[in-house]
Amino acid sequence: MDPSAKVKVVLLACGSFNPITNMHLRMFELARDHLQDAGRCDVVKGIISPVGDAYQKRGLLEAQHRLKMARLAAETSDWISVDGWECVQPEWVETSKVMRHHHAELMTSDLDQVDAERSAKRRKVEETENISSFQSFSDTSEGEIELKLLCGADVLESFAVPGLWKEEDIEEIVGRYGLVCITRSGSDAQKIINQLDVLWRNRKNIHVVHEWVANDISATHVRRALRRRQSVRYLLPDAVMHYIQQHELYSAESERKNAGVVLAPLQRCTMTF
Ligand SMILES: Nc1ncnc2c1ncn2[C@@H]1O[C@H](COP(=O)(O)OP(=O)(O)OP(=O)(O)O)[C@@H](O)[C@H]1O
Ligand SMILES: NC(=O)c1ccc[n+]([C@@H]2O[C@H](COP(=O)(O)O)[C@@H](O)[C@H]2O)c1
Repeated sequence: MDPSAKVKVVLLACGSFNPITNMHLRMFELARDHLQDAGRCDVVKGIISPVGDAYQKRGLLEAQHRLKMARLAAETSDWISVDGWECVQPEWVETSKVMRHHHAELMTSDLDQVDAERSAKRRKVEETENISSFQSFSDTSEGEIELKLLCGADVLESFAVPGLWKEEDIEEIVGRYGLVCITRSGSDAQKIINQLDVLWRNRKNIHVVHEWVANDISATHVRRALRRRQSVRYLLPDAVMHYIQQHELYSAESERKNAGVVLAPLQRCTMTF
């Protein structure tokens, strides 16, 4: 292989996406800029993977709606797509296993296929926006492909919550694959990397990306505003907002869903001891 070849990176974001917001999409853009800035890699694809219903988080809307909203949101991007594998699994799947699944998929699907998908998406967006700037992966030199988990600093902090993540899973995520973490108000990414040995050992595989625009958009805030019939315009893509209105999603009742139920990872942890 050409030693100057760039590594091709695929970013995977796992979460509830309940609902997807503009900040979720922005995370991908921030991560791509950061990784490409050093010039050693080419971020070729972003994947959004909504968690399945069996995660049992309070207020978690049915996967079919979250998936649909994520797909509507991703239509505005030529490189981010949505994958429904995780959310159709009958049981909750550990994030390390979700990564294993996508890694295996990437290893078997050749890069030309990833390229063809991106080209098709790019053309669709260009048709809508009436622009032309198409460049294929094949225009860049050949390189290996890496999968990295993309998350906000709150997820990094959650690694320290007793019983929520197994140490070997964190080791696999950061050691084998790698992590890109976007700073988020209220969470201190560097502090947690310093505190957890498993993160400190693998710190070279953790990219902390600073979001300089103070941004508190969260799905919780969006759901609260919707319950109060306040505007959520510009917090999420218009198509997602219209879908929510059309299906009358997010009410006081939907927020009570799974109330009192122990989150799946914590249940699993109790079972293994
Ligand atoms: N404002 C934000 N800044 C940085 N990361 C974010 C932000 N909002 C969401 N994320 C990240 O997006 C991923 C998916 O998040 P998730 O669907 O849980 O959204 P959320 O807004 O945190 O949800 P909720 O408010 O329901 O807990 C997570 O890695 C989360 O850290
Ligand atoms: N042990 C684990 O693998 C583990 C534990 C907790 C959350 N998660 C994942 O992190 C994401 C968190 O999403 P929320 O921030 O919406 O709760 C979900 O995709 C969930 O599956 C994984």
